[in-house]
Amino acid sequence: MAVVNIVKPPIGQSPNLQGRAPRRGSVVVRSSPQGAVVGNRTEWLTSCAVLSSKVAALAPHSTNGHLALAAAAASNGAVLDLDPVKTINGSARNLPAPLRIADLSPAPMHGSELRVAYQGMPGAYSEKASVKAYPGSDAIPCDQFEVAFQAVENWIADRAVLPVENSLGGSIHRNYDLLLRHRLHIVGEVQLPVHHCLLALPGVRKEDVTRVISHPQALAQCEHTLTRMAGLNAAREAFDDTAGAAEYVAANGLRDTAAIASSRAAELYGMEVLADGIQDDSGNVTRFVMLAREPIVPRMDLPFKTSIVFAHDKEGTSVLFKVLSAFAFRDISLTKIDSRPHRPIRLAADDAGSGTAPKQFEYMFYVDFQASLADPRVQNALAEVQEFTSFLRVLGSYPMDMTPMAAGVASSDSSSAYSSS
Ligand SMILES: O=C(O)C(=O)C[C@]1(C(=O)O)C=C[C@@H](O)C=C1
Repeated sequence: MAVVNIVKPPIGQSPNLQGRAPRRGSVVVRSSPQGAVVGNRTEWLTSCAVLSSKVAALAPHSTNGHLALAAAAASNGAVLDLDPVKTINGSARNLPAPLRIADLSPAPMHGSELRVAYQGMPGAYSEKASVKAYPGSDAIPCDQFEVAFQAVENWIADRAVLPVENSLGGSIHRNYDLLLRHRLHIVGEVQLPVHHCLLALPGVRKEDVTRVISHPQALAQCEHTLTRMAGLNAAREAFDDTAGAAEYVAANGLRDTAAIASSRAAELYGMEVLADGIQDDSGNVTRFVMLAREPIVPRMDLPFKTSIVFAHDKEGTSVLFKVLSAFAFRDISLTKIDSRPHRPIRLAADDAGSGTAPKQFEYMFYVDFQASLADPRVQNALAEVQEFTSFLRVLGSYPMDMTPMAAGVASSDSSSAYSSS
């Protein structure tokens, strides 16, 4: 039986895998203790040169990015790998490296294409969602969710496309927390059928695999299938993103490790598909939201969704019931409700004076409903909600993704029959 060993990497650091080399093509820019690129004006300009050249290098057919990187390196001693062309199993891959926190200083942007930040590496599902949301855009990989938020805030990207929930794994709470901490607006949603494959280096068999690595959501979505898979007896470990896991196995020539990722990741990183369609349910869908610096104008002539977050102080009674009634009485359908602890409140010590006063959590409630902010029913409902709550924020009002899921749902059968080689 497989031993489940999910190790969540500390935020901003590499996952718990030993001997992981820095990614080729990565730029290490001198930074302040806070991680921001600072110093005198020359340093700042140099940092901007590094960033703008890095963004230039992100463009699929960029020709001058490497020269600019070399110039930047010469001027401030930044540690650079001047050979950003990856060679995996003999084939050259020129793939953009994910943005990191240190890359996030403002830089002049060129070109007219929409730049869309996503978390992960090329081949990640988030990249596919970005392309679905904004066909023809420039997808910018970021190494963390927070970097994608900051890329938009700092005008390095125009939009971010980030996962918020999955039909098997549930809410992606990290992004809900970030939505609250940042000031971006939800301007759209996109639902993506997620079809996972088990990938390994060519020639590796399931029996050789002692470890399966992937994004925690992907591991969760394949949990039962992996446990049941004949010939596989492997521990599981969390990685930053699915495609990054595939790249890690390939770049380090690991013959005892498999990755859960997309078939596109297999192609990009020279991996073979050991088993196809290994998600626990064929209707596995992840919902992504599109984020922008400005909200869009809500409309009434299209099916719209609105997302809000609210909190209430502990004095009120039946607050949740009252809030939900504000929508129910106006025939507004809710599509989602979720709660997140906001911060623990220490209550007064009890009469016995034990000194160990219990903590009670304060919650943030996230609600999505099927109506536009332009709808008078919604405005009345929100006015009422405001009376019962101590905090209310509209995260966005945006067109619903109406694309039929059936068209994109994974082709292999749900629970039992993944196809395996
Ligand atoms: O790792 C990736 O490929 C991602 O795009 C992230 C992510 C997620 O965060 O849920 C996106 C879709 C799938 O649900 C699995 C992983």
